[in-house]
Amino acid sequence: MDVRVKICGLTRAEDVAAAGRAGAAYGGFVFFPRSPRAVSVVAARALALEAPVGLAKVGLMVDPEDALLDAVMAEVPLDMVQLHGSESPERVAEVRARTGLPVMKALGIASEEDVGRIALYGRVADQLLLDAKAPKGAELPGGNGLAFDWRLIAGRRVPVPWMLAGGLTPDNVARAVEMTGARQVDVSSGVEAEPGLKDAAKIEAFVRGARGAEVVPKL
Ligand SMILES: O=C(O)c1ccccc1N[C@@H]1O[C@H](COP(=O)(O)O)[C@@H](O)[C@H]1O
Repeated sequence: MDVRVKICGLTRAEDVAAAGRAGAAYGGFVFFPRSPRAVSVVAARALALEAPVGLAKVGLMVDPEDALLDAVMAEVPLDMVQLHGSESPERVAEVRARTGLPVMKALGIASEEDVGRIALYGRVADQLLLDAKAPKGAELPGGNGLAFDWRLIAGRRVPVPWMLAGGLTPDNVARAVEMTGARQVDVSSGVEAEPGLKDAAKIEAFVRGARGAEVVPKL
């Protein structure tokens, strides 16, 4: 099954190349200074310009102010914006209008109540990213290597294209896809040698694992 993979938190040209070589559909650049995967606008521009054709470039931001959006948009040739903070539906619509790009809104999932927000954000976002909710007091709102209970979303209708994220690894991605029916998956820490540095062999194994899964929800 052709599950599309996003490799997030690319910081080096060799990691961008590895993502492309493995057949990833998306590569993510993190514009969030507290992250070990953060890149400057200048660095992201260089990485994006070297990205292979076919690797869609996603800019991840957390509750960005307009100044950051404008600075990134002026320099980095992106294909999509990922919002990974507590942006309201109205803000998602504003970012979409301001950047002229499709917006993927990340939703932290830990309960039925969180699942209920899928319909709300599905009205304004082009895509949704269903991720584990960060623990209280966590330094980062994502990229923590934590999975959520996939049964919460198994078989649910999501009104726009969506990705599964949170604690995915080469070892569990096939099971995650089979349980949730996800047709797109996103990974960061699960394919790293150390925070901020990807491992080409893990990226390759991850893409292979995702593609080897059968997308039929089993629950
Ligand atoms: O990766 C980060 O550093 C990051 C920082 C701030 C917000 C989101 C971040 N990453 C996103 O979180 C998901 C899950 O990460 P992981 O695979 O569990 O490590 C990742 O796919 C990124 O989109």
